[in-house]
Amino acid sequence: MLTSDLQKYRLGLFWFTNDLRLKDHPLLVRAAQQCQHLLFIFIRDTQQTRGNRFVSSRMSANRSLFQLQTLQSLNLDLKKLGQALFYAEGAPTAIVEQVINQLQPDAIYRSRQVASEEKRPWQQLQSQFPNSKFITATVQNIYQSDQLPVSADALPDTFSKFRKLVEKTAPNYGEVQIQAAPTSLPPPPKPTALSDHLALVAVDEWHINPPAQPGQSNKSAVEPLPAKAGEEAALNYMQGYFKTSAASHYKETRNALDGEFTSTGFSPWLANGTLSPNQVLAALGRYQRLHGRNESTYWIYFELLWREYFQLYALKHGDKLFQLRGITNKPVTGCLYGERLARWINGTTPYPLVNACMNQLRETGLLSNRGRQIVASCLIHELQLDWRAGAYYFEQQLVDYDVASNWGNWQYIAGVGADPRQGRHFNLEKQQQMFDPEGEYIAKWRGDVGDRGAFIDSVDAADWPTNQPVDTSGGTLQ
Ligand SMILES: Cc1cc2nc3c(=O)[nH]c(=O)nc-3n(C[C@H](O)[C@H](O)[C@H](O)COP(=O)(O)OP(=O)(O)OC[C@H]3O[C@@H](n4cnc5c(N)ncnc54)[C@H](O)[C@@H]3O)c2cc1C
Repeated sequence: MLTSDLQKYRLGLFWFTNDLRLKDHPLLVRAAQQCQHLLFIFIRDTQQTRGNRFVSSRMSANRSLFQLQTLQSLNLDLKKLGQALFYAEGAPTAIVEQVINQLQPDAIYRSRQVASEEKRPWQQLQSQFPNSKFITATVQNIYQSDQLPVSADALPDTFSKFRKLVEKTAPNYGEVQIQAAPTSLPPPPKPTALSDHLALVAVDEWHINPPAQPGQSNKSAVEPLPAKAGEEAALNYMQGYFKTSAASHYKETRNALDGEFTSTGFSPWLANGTLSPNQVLAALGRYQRLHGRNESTYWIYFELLWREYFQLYALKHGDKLFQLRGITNKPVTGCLYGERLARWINGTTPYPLVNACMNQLRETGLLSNRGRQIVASCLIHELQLDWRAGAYYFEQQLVDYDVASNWGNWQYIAGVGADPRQGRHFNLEKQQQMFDPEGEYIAKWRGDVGDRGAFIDSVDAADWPTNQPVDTSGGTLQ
């Protein structure tokens, strides 16, 4: 940083999104150095949480509560540095516009967003306020764009091609550098500047109970949530993981449906940015230096590279991420048959393994990767529903919801995304034999619903009651 860059702005507006941490946050460090005062805000976009024709709401009580608890934790961390976090609900463009008009910040900071819905308000504000400085940086990826062999626009259409290119040229993942948290922050603007006319509420004023999701009560959230919120909790969990030998066996255990440390469990924090992928890689590098590198330790990087791929994929494909034909423009069918969707959601399909997974998802806000693949395949192939209904339901439920990973993976399984085999159809019976041979998982999550799950549909197309049990043997993939 040039000395002329130091404190060159009277006031900066720092807009947190899915980067809710202080450590390893280069954009935050930059804002702290460039501004004499900083205002920290977080906006919940109510357009994005409201329901649509696929789901009644795009954010469950579990996901909402995890986000709000994370904001409380971030506020406490900011307070230790003499700062505070402000919160608003509504349309981000309108809220930020109001703040800019009233407080006239010289610079607005926000980490780079990959999906079209998140990018739009930033672009609108830039054109509305051409004289303001809009400063952004990539803080949620492993690599900066200049470290990658290809730009997002030229991203290969399959993950394998991308991985091979990256592994040839990108810096060694075991030697990533992470940035310390700032030791001090510029103070907030004077409280009088934050007049009542602004839609901002100090997170401090929530006291114990964060606001409920509009039209919903946080009371319906399961407590304790599957992950403890906040940066300190994330780092403690990650250190706990690497204290065990789990990383050395990751590749053999990662497909399990359940169980502590079978996979890393980092996703809730990676998704809201309390943890950065590079913090994980730095910890993985330390682990490898102490205990040796093997295929399993490498595979943690491999999976994080999938995440990286989907972030770039979202950047490249924009609105196509959410379209029925995906990025392939391949004609696909898929209906919105309410009864089938309700059975899938409520775990009352003819497939006990699917039911168990859906119960776990609904009740905890999390599901293993294998479970996600199984239920997605069932929705698309056995139930023949529009894959976007499943993707929106996952968006609603998942505590680790990440727009790029979720929609990219759904497209992959639906055959309209980055899959060279053009879709995945899992054989449900074989999956059960392989991953739950004793039926323990199905019993734990009450997947066997007996007669209630005997039929896919209660009536046929002419509204006659059906009496034929479905073929439960599933499709082709093991
Ligand atoms: C239909 C479907 C929807 C999904 N939706 C999401 C989502 O909304 N948010 C999300 O974080 N992941 C999503 N995934 C990917 C994956 O299932 C989760 O990242 C993983 O289960 C999280 O558990 P973990 O942290 O223990 O993962 P681990 O197996 O320990 O992997 C380590 C990290 O690598 C990344 N990762 C692993 N697998 C994938 C993958 N297939 N795609 C992208 N990143 C991956 C995650 O950040 C994960 O935390 C989805 C997968 C499918 C099949």
